[in-house]
Amino acid sequence: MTATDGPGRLAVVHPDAATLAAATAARLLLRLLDGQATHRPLHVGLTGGTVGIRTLREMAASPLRDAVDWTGVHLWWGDERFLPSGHPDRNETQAREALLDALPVPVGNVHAMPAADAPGISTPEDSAAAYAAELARFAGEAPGDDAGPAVPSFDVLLLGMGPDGHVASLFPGHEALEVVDRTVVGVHGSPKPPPERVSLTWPAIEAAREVWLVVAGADKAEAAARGLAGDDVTRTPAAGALGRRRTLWLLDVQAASEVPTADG
Ligand SMILES: O=C(O)[C@H](O)[C@@H](O)[C@H](O)[C@H](O)COP(=O)(O)O
Repeated sequence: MTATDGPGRLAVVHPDAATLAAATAARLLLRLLDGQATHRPLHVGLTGGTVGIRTLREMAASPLRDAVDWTGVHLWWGDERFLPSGHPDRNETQAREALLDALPVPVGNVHAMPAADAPGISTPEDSAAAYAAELARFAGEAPGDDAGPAVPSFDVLLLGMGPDGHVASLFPGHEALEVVDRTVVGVHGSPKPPPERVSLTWPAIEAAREVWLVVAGADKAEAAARGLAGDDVTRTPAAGALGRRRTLWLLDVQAASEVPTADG
């Protein structure tokens, strides 16, 4: 495992995707344990995608999971596919199956983005507006929250990254990248199916104390190198994923293969 530094970004490289998921799971569980020693509740943003869900499975399998007081943890999502409740492709469905169903986390602490068949929801914009209101209900709750956007300060926001450098459902060249007057946006025409999604916007992402990007696979190498180098966000959205206190890139060797290492 090697570490490299970018401007305000720390990259930690793991031998393979399995080790990356296991290490990220342990890192997050320990981060929750440490965080609960200083403040409650904690707010964590989850991500979809293969590595994101694999990380949740590793959390479910870890003995550390039972050391966390889940009554003091609120779980959110960085994005969601705009599909009916329970649809197997929803990030929420996959997260519940991978981890949440095994945790004693109170129902009210799990904040899913409203599904396409939820009452009063007809469009991704409806879901985005409802989620923004839910986030606002918890804004300023954690100590140290500044007067930023109406969201809780995520202690950790997990993000996956696509081969095109997208994070959450903010895709290269997409108009959602320009939305800064809202914390959640409806997305249409997503190049990654399904086409309709709901995503946090930059103000919500940037309010996070820590942003962790969890990225594996050779197909991500070019975008990871651009993201870590601080590329133009329109071309490589991952470059804009910065936490207020810490930005961690957690990679496997394949995804890091084009990233300059600390020793050159
Ligand atoms: O809803 C989604 O699809 C995810 O939130 C998305 O942002 C994902 O994290 C990346 O596309 C990486 O996905 P993979 O890890 O499967 O490549």
